[in-house]
Amino acid sequence: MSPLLTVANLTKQFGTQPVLRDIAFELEEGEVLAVLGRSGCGKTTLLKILAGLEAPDTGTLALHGQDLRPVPPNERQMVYLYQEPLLFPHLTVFENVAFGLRIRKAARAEIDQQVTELLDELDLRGHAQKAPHQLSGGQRQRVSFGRALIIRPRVLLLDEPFGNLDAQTRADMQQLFLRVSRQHHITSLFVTHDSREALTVGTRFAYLDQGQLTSFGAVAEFIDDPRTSIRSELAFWENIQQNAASAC
Ligand SMILES: Nc1ncnc2c1ncn2[C@@H]1O[C@H](COP(=O)(O)OP(=O)(O)OP(=O)(O)O)[C@@H](O)[C@H]1O
Repeated sequence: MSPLLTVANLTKQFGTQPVLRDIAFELEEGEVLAVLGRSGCGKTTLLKILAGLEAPDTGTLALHGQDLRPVPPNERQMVYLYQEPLLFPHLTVFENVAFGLRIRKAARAEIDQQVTELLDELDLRGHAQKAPHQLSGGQRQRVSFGRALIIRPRVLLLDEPFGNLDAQTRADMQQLFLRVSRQHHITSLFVTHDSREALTVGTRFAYLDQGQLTSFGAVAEFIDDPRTSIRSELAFWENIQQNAASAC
């Protein structure tokens, strides 16, 4: 059977500026491809092309072998999540999560059951009747996850989803993402500039630099590649630890 998502020879240029150069990768069901990339590397453009919000200049993308290029964004079964959660301000948390089922005309009992279960999984049960403005940033991002997951997307596209959160909330959200991803067997492309986040959430790893994507066969290769700077970060922390120990 063909992989869930296949991307080949993808290029994109804005004016004379090449933004994506010959991107190719495959994603199997249940995998989380963590893509590490610095600001301006082309990550948002890549995710927008996958979501159908931008057209590539060349290349192919397929979901289980089906060409995605003619498929409009709302029929791609992919959900694009970014830093700022997009919620309906006038709807409660419950109704924000229920929205995708309501427009699909699901039965009321089914909506109640599925939304309640999902709110529990996302630790949002006590917030069901609140409006988005009554929530913290981390809680809003959890509601945003709920809105995405309720429609059982084939692929989640995550663009620095925890970038606006403080370090502790960010770490909590990474753990929640891991738990929910495994439970629902979610396939994701998770783009981040934070190598620790990439290592935490990824089952596979890639590096995007100036529009060129390098995929790694094993986590050790990702860590050892000088372009990811992970080894030098580790050395920095080891140094700090040694200095602290010798000062004692
Ligand atoms: N619609 C557009 N028109 C012209 N240039 C664009 C357009 N969208 C993006 N670019 C350019 O393409 C390059 C990559 O942009 P992109 O938004 O994909 O980067 P990014 O990796 O997501 O960066 P950041 O993390 O800062 O958001 C940038 O140099 C940007 O200026």
